Amino acid sequence: MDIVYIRGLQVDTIIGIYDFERAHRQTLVLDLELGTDIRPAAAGDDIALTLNYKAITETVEDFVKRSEFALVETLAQRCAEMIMADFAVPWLRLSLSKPGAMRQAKDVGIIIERGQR
Ligand SMILES: Nc1nc2c(c(=O)[nH]1)N=C([C@H](O)[C@@H](O)CO)CN2
Repeated sequence: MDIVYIRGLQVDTIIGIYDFERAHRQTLVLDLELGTDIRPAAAGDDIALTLNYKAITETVEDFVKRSEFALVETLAQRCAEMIMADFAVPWLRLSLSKPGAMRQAKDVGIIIERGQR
């Protein structure tokens, strides 16, 4: 399986379980690995035959910006479902970081894998 990836996608959104977190946007950072077969696109040199990372970046950015979940788990799961359905992705790994959440830690977050490789 080949992978199209998006790293370090920063999006400001409402996220968190505490009242103070509901009052202002926080920056999240997403890394995505998307399973695909790049050979048809390479053979035809055709963007229509691959996962367009521009289209996926813009769609994910818009989805995350509009969201207002409490947990990073919920946001990650919904993002994964949306990407797999809208872009016919059979497998993905999604890392969702909330860098400002814990002053003791550089970064916290989750990593999920969904689908079949
Ligand atoms: N597993 C999780 N733990 C925590 C989350 C979360 O979304 N998933 N969220 C919080 C708070 O919102 C945090 O970001 C600020 O203290 C705490 N733990």
